[in-house]
Amino acid sequence: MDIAQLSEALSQGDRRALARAITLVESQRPDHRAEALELMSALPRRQALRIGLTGTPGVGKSSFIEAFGLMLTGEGLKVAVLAVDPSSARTGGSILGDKTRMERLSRDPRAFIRPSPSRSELGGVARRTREAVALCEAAGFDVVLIETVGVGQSETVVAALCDVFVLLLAPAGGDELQGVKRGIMEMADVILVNKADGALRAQAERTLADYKGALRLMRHRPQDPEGGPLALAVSAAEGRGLAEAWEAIRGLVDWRRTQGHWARTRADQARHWFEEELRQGLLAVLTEPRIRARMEALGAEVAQGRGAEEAARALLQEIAPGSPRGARSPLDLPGDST
Ligand SMILES: Nc1nc2c(ncn2[C@@H]2O[C@H](COP(=O)(O)OP(=O)(O)OP(=O)(O)O)[C@@H](O)[C@H]2O)c(=O)[nH]1
Repeated sequence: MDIAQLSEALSQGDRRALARAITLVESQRPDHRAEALELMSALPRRQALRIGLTGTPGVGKSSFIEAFGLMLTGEGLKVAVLAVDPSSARTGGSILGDKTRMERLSRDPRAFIRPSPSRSELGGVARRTREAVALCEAAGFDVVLIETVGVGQSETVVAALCDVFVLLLAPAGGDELQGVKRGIMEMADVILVNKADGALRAQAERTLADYKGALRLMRHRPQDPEGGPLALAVSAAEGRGLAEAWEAIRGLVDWRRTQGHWARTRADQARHWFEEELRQGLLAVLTEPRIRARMEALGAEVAQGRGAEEAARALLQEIAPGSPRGARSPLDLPGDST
């Protein structure tokens, strides 16, 4: 593959080049990985507004993204939509595989929609999504929407990738807070209660009041202006509240930029992903045949009575010479041989 050509086409905003580039970064083949790295370093550095969106199945994520995305493209903005989901989270593999999802947005020339690859694990999902976001930015998109169904750890991955994290909820019956995990509430920058229309409208407003109450009880985060995370009622079906939601997001972003939170968060995220890559790389070393063979051999010795920690340190010395060998930690038990 001609990487220079691909990079050039992509930076001109060519959507087919973008799709090909994402396919390349999704590939597990070592030669593709090398090309992907080459591509990533050849790209122009551009920044989009990255909006993460989470919500349980059925709250109306696709409807919201379609309506919200069309509103943004209507303002002349270029919008990319990426999905993050380990495929096990859904039946039928690919989350956006269903062609009817976001049908109008997918036909919009200012939009780009990329389904989640079928069969993916969270570790791979994180890197693939991070790179796909960077590719969309390089292709000149103004807004990148990253959608997750919020099962398992996927919302943590999305939160560590985006500038603004939106939690989408549906009107709840009674006074229960929909079993939304506290952790997700704490990650949310903006809470939107969808389906505030027709017979559900009053219920949506009550749900909104409940969440506002819950938010007031939460610890103030430094990255939030006075008053904390915003909560609004919207209707994806009728388009109600979408402009207000966009205004809230933009207001938050402007505030964070002037306060320095924006740059700091991006820098922290970059550091986080660097460390994550390092960790993954070290784990990958353990799967190399030579190292596996040494693990087997040392494992057999440990089974025969050799000290587990001492054997592990010996192997670590081989993998990374200079790693702590004799240094005793205060937790070492007396009699431990190091
Ligand atoms: N009344 C009302 N219904 C809505 C609204 N938005 C979505 N729905 C309905 O809610 C259901 C789920 O909508 P989707 O957009 O498919 O929701 P989703 O969260 O993407 O669902 P999954 O694809 O399963 O994750 C559909 O029947 C929609 O028609 C809304 O604003 N008002």
